[in-house]
Amino acid sequence: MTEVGTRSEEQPVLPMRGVPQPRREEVLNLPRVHISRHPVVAHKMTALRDRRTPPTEFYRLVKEIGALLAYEATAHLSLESVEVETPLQKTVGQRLAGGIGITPILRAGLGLAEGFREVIPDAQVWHLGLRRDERTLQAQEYYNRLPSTVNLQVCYAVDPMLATGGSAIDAISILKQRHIPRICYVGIIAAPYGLLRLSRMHPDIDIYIAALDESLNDYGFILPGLGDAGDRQFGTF
Ligand SMILES: O=P(O)(O)OC[C@H]1O[C@H](OP(=O)(O)OP(=O)(O)O)[C@H](O)[C@@H]1O
Ligand SMILES: O=c1cc[nH]c(=O)[nH]1
Ligand SMILES: [Mg+2]
Repeated sequence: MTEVGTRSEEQPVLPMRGVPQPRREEVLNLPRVHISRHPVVAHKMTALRDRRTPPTEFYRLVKEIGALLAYEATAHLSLESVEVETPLQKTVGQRLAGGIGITPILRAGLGLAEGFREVIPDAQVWHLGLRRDERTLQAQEYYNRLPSTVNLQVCYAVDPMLATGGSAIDAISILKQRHIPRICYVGIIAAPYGLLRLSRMHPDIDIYIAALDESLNDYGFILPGLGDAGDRQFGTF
């Protein structure tokens, strides 16, 4: 009989072994998927991927890429006219019509959310904690501070890594229960497998990413990827 904690129980599981995955070229032109073409994003991505980049710099890069992606993802926000008085005369200006929400998927989404807040400082932040079980790759909800009253034109769910897509799919489903008019997902790196799943499960959302990588390894990590985005931001290796 095998006892709890003996070696056979600690055998590594390989949840993605043998699972068919789409090739990168097959998901390059999915509707409503926006892959950044910004050279500054591409430049920062290289430093982010580098295994020698320490947590403080990694976190700073996630924030900076978050701000650049926020600039791209907010390009189509609705505006309304508003009167403004300059020191010289009255004129008509514009302001964002309705509130903006940011949902960082904890933990790794926190750096991205900070980057978004540099661009939209008065956005509401709705924290959502999801943890991916390493053996099953299923996301488990452990924290939810979504307000019950909603007055937003859009909410951005932000998380650097879209691997199997399980966490993103669940996060969007949870946000949809709040009846927000528009929901977007913003990530840094996506695997073709997770991108296709998210896009099929939630075809009504826009997806913004900085890079589309090659595949998932047997453990469900993105290749070439950057490793564990949560651990690399917060130094918990
Ligand atoms: O697409 P999926 O297969 O669901 O994997 C992606 C999820 O895994 C990571 O979070 P993790 O569970 O490691 O939590 P952390 O942010 O606390 O490190 C990542 O930040 C995503 O939330
Ligand atoms: O490659 C991956 C996959 C999931 N979560 C990460 O942080 N990195
Ligand atoms: Mg993690």
